[in-house]
Amino acid sequence: MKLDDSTIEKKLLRFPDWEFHKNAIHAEFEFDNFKDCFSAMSRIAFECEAQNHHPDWSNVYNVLKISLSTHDAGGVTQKDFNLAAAIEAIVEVEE
Ligand SMILES: C[C@H](O)[C@H](O)[C@H]1CNC2=NC(N)=NC(=O)C2=N1
Repeated sequence: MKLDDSTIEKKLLRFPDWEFHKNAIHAEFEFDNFKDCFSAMSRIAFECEAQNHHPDWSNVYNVLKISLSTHDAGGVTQKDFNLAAAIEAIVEVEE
């Protein structure tokens, strides 16, 4: 179920790396180099499969940009926050 804007902003207080706009939550992570970045992306990919929830993302060298929304629901849902939490746990170690 799509969350309303105020619920999203409230939840985001626990996710300082993330911001809400254009119906999705977004974060940008910078690593030391491409290898570390791609290693984090591989770990995230396994987590996405486990959660059956997938990011819109892009990578340029050591920078990873991630947008999360639930396409089926047409906005941000709890699934996006669950994936964001898993991404944070991975990136904390790698970044
Ligand atoms: C069939 C399967 O459950 C869906 O296609 C899943 C897969 N991953 C997904 N990921 C995202 N971000 N949104 C979805 O609506 C979505 N749907």
